[in-house]
Amino acid sequence: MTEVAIETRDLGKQYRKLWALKDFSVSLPANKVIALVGANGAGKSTLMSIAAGILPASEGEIHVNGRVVLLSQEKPLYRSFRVAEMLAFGRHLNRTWDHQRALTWLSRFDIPLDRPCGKLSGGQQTQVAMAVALGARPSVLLLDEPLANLDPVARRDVIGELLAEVAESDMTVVLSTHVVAELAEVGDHLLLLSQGRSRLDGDVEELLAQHTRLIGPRADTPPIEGEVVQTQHTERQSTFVIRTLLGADTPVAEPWQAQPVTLEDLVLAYLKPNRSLGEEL
Ligand SMILES: Nc1ncnc2c1ncn2[C@@H]1O[C@H](COP(=O)(O)OP(=O)(O)OP(=O)(O)O)[C@@H](O)[C@H]1O
Repeated sequence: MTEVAIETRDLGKQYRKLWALKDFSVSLPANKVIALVGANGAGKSTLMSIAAGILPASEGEIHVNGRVVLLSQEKPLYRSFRVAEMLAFGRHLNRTWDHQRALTWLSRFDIPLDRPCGKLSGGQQTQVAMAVALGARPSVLLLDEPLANLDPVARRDVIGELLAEVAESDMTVVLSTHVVAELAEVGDHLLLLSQGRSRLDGDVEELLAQHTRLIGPRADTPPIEGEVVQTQHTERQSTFVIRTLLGADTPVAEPWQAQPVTLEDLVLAYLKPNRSLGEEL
């Protein structure tokens, strides 16, 4: 059986009248990279903050297996500390500190150890914060969009190195991201939030196998049964993204065609269920 990194049951978080999370029950597998996606305000940061223990839930339960470290866009660095001092501080705070792991991360990205953190670029500060987070040897590393200020090449490198860290250790990474185009490289597991609820949750390969795009003559409903995730019409043609057991292997009658979907298609279909043709996403 797959080990579980984070389990929630009927989790809810209320800010005054607004439920930022509601009836939220998921079981996220350990030793995977979990991509957490959702529109602005969907509840991603709220979920991570509760998982990290810095925000109390209003109702329900959450269980995180092992030590958890949360890294958000606000880097927990002291501007006057040199990078080496920042690592020493991390070592001081963590009994299980892995100094070599932190140093290796910094050397991979050529971060000067003697430079004060405040004099580093935003991207370099991200790397220091990552090194401190990894040095703490988390079982679950929660990354709440900390990569946003990295250039595309650095992002790709960081994600590649993180995947290697996950492969070499038993760490689980939960990465929230708005960069849908990069998802295919990131996740083993996808969790898509919509208005505080879990809308889609599963192994990426399995989810892709369960969805298909159907293209055919203009119609109000698709030619086969399944959950309609996205509908798109032109004057003469209709396109549906649907969820069925057989996905793109589902037989469809001519002139309809069934096509597989990419992970990017899939996420956009859930984020934007009714899409007009030519509309910017
Ligand atoms: N401290 C707070 N007080 C009141 N409402 C809050 C607070 N923090 C978040 N919210 C609200 O809770 C909802 C979920 O917010 P959250 O930050 O978890 O979303 P998110 O998915 O991380 O969004 P984004 O992608 O924009 O970072 C939003 O409607 C937000 O306005």
